[in-house]
Amino acid sequence: MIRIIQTSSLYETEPVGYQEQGWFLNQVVEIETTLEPKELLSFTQGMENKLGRKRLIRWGPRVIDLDILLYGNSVINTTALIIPHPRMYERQFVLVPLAEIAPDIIHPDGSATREHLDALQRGNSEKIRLFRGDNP
Ligand SMILES: Nc1ncnc2c1ncn2[C@@H]1O[C@H](COP(=O)(O)OP(=O)(O)OP(=O)(O)O)[C@@H](O)[C@H]1O
Ligand SMILES: Nc1nc2c(c(=O)[nH]1)N=C(CO)CN2
Repeated sequence: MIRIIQTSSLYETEPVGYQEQGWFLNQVVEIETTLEPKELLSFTQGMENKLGRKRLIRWGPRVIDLDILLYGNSVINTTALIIPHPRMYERQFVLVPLAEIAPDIIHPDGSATREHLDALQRGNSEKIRLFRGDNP
């Protein structure tokens, strides 16, 4: 069972890592699930494959990318799955939408989302803006 609890707005975000591509649309979703972390990863990977995701360039353009950011307060460090997501604290395209739906949740390191975002924004100027669709 996977049930959607909250969805953030969509954000248009400047590509991070590989610049020669268009901007991304990013969103963070809170779900409730009976799936174990590994089962959830199999599910999200199945969805990516179904939607035609092809891995061509690392950090390059893709149809869809579903990452598991957090799983409750769990810390997981296996080869297939690392939680919290290993790069989430460096990415405004993750922390801005996460802060919209869950500013006060405490992460496994003891800090709140808002604190992580403040720390990141002190040094990072990745461009990100609310996506308003085709009809501004
Ligand atoms: N928390 C996680 N969520 C999703 N995948 C993860 C996670 N931790 C480890 N992985 C592993 O990362 C592998 C590569 O994922 P993927 O190809 O989507 O990387 P990417 O999206 O290009 O880059 P990034 O991981 O920086 O977002 C997956 O096969 C998966 O096993
Ligand atoms: N703006 C943006 N840049 C990225 C993104 C992403 O989701 N948004 N994902 C990446 C690999 O996961 C690499 N770079």
